Amino acid sequence: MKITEVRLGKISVPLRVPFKTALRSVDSVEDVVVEIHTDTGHTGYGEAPPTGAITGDTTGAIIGAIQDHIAKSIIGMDVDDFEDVLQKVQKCVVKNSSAKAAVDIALWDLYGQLYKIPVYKLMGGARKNIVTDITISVNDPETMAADAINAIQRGYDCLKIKVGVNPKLDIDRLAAVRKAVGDDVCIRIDANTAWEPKEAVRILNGMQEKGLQIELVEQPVKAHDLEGLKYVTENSYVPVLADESVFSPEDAVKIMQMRAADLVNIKLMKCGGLYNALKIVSAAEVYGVECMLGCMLEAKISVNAAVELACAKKIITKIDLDGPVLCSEDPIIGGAVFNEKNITVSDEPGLGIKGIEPGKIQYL
Ligand SMILES: C[C@H](N)C(=O)N[C@@H](CCC(=O)O)C(=O)O
Ligand SMILES: [Mg+2]
Repeated sequence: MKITEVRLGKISVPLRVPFKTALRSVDSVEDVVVEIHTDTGHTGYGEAPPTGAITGDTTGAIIGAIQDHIAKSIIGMDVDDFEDVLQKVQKCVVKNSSAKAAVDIALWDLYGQLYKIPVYKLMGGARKNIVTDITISVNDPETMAADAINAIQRGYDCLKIKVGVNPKLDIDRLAAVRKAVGDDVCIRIDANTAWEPKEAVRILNGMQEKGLQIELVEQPVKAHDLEGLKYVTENSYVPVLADESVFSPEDAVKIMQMRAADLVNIKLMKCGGLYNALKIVSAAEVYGVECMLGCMLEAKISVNAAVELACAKKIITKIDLDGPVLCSEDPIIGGAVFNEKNITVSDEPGLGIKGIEPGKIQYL
């Protein structure tokens, strides 16, 4: 199965409501789609969003990295030389983790098709069903309480609440949400790097002293501030999950060795795809650190790949794969079934993606 062409396109999917975090505010998912074609007539699908505020990757940079470096390096290679092709993707250009992830995902899709096995079974095959949380954007406390009730009415029982814009409001935000949804709903929060370490401890312990039952906090402090992250981990009542601080497997090992966080959030767009995500999973298994499988604002091709990984590995105990359910439509045919919080992985070979709705992709 030789790679003959790497074709790129763009999709744009409106969100149900604007997505607002401490780092950015957007109204739509804008993704680069990758199709890898082979001499056997197979197509592998991949996808990457331009999450510049987190990864530094813009649409133009994703396209440029794939066209100028990655595609040139892998065209002509045989998918059956899988390790060689995957390593070529990682090594042919530095950084550019989203571009690498998009191509890596398409290659796993092809490798699964080659051996007629779903990707989650290739990687471990732990389970077929997972349950995701849903994200509530940061707003004023009343709006967030209303959005939380709406999410509960849609059937979600775990909410990921964004905080960190005007931190003075954060305890009031969580108090309003907890009051609105009651005690049985799981609430996790994500500060997206917004707080200083001492401020984080004050806010988090203030929340727990009010009985708000926060399950975990994601990335309370700046990405590079590992000492600050460790300070929060050691001094707050709320377990800490590292997100923006963990891109590569090396980052994950460092955080685990320092005990700078209690958990890590694996995202394919940060680590460059499934090849490196599996290394983070192995490190987590060795250190006994549970993982979240998360996503950026992405449509279903790349989130589908994350579903495959989450269904393969039991050390992944927290799921934040709500990209597709935040969208107002799903232009992707095939793959995992997203029925609100319940996600069922596809049993088709590879990723099970059949294509993109006609007219929804703009080829380059
Ligand atoms: C979409 C997901 N629930 C999420 O919040 N992901 C990121 C932010 C993604 C983005 O800005 O596109 C996170 O910080 O966990
Ligand atoms: Mg996060």
